[in-house]
Amino acid sequence: MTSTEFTTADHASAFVPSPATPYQGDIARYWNNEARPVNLRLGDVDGLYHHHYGVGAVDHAALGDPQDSEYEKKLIAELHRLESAQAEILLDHLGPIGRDDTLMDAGCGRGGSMVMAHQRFGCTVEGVTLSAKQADFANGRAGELGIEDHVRARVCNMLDTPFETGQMAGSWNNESSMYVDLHDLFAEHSRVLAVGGRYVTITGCWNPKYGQPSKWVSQINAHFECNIHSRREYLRAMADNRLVPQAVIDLTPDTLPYWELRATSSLVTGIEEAFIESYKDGSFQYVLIAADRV
Ligand SMILES: C[S@@+](CC[C@H](N)C(=O)[O-])C[C@H]1O[C@@H](n2cnc3c(N)ncnc32)[C@H](O)[C@@H]1O
Ligand SMILES: CC(C)=CCC/C(C)=C/COP(=O)(O)OP(=O)(O)O
Ligand SMILES: [Mg+2]
Repeated sequence: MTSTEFTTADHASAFVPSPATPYQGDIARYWNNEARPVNLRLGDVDGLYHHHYGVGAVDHAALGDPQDSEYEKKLIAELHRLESAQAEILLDHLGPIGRDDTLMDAGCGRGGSMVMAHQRFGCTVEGVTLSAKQADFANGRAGELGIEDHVRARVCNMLDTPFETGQMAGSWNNESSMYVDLHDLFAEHSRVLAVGGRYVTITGCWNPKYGQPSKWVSQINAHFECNIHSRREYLRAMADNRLVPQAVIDLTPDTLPYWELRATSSLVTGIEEAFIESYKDGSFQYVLIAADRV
């Protein structure tokens, strides 16, 4: 399996809506141009392409001896395993989802989480991304897997989706909520979710206990052209939009091993220090929030 640029007759970029703001145009361009080896080489391991980070303990036995000629390959497989484990944890918090249900992936990237959700629940998954290239890629993978009737990505603003009110049994943001206003975001999730539906996010947020965004948080914002919110903002914006948290889990200790391992790999991008230092000084947290639409 290798990463391919997909061209399909029915591809998502056939109709690309104008970005709602100049910022969204910049973000669309950013993800259309993104081709970092740390994402493509990890995705090539099993065809699940993620743009999020990993959680869980490193399996040092599986990695073996760093002097071994196969070590780098094993390191890439291990980082990928931890990223897929992160998506499994997100899906665990969606609750019972049936084959006839539909889920929304807000900011779906290349679609790895969507494929995993369909494989787990047998349900339909609708993804939205600002990037035509990502949507084409995700739809190409769904086609290769023969699940294109259940997994679909489209170029669309997650703050203004074409889905019907109450259509979704569940929805999520996997590391994509730092690109939007949280009140606008949760208003749209609240609209598309059925009453009793479940919303889940895994995100990085700055910690109000630190005071203000630290220099490391500012560095992460500049690196990705995003705007990391505080933990307090998430909870306030959910409360204002009929989303009642059922679980708030601090995944910071669980994501540090991923970063420390990644920092030793040949695929480093230069942002590793900012994540490691901000998680360690307490200014930044990696959290999962699961909320019920009431
Ligand atoms: C870091 S990637 C995460 C991708 C995916 N959730 C994953 O876990 O692999 C951020 C994603 O958010 C999307 N995004 C950012 N702002 C958006 C918006 N306003 N509407 C739709 N997608 C958006 C980007 O296009 C990109 O796909
Ligand atoms: C937790 C936070 C603040 C995330 C910011 C959003 C983001 C860019 C996530 C990872 O994308 P990626 O997988 O494309 O990044 P990388 O190339 O660093 O692996
Ligand atoms: Mg990545």
